[in-house]
Amino acid sequence: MDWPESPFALPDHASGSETMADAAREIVAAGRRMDRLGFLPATAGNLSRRLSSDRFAITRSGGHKGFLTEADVIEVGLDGQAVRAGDRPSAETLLHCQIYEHEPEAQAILHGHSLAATVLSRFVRDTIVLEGYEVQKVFAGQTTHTAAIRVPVFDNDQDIPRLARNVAPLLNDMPAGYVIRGHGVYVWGPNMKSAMARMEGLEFLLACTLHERSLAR
Ligand SMILES: CSC[C@@H](O)[C@@H](O)C(=O)COP(=O)(O)O
Ligand SMILES: [Zn+2]
Repeated sequence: MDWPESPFALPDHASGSETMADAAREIVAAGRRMDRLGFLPATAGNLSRRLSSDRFAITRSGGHKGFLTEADVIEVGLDGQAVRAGDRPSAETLLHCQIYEHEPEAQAILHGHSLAATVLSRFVRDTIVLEGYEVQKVFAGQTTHTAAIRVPVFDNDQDIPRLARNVAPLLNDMPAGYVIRGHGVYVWGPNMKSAMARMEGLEFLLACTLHERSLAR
């Protein structure tokens, strides 16, 4: 399956009863689109789709996420363990577990390494404020460009359980997902197309903010 001309033409699978085959097709298509948009250099990024209340589908660790096949998507439990022995899920699976556990409405999670997120996050303390842009309205509950949307920035950490512990206290208040410093973004949504809209919106706004800062120097 290729991503349709418009991601908004994707079906709205909002329930938690996605089949593994459908989830894998969505993940492959989303990976291709994120790659086309420049969010998945080398082997960066990971993508997942909830299957049920206690299982989700996620990309295998390693490999280029823009060239996924359905065999590159595997099933894991909410504890992050692969259902099939020998399958090696993403090194950042625990961050997906955390979001699915904390956000019952999350059905799809996308992680990318864009240039804008990677660079901008190295020049802020703990928050990127998005303000003054029409595209802010892509985020749930946002109705005006005049609002200030706060995107938390967490220090990068190769110890993923420790990184997850740092993310935890702020998970309740993340209208636009979060950023890991010098690394990339995590976004989620009630279906794959909403997660992708959030990804594109956040990345566009991070790129705008980075450009704005460069012009102001
Ligand atoms: C190019 S290294 C990137 C990885 O360290 C990691 O951050 C990443 O996004 C992909 O890891 P993966 O284990 O393939 O899901
Ligand atoms: Zn990463």
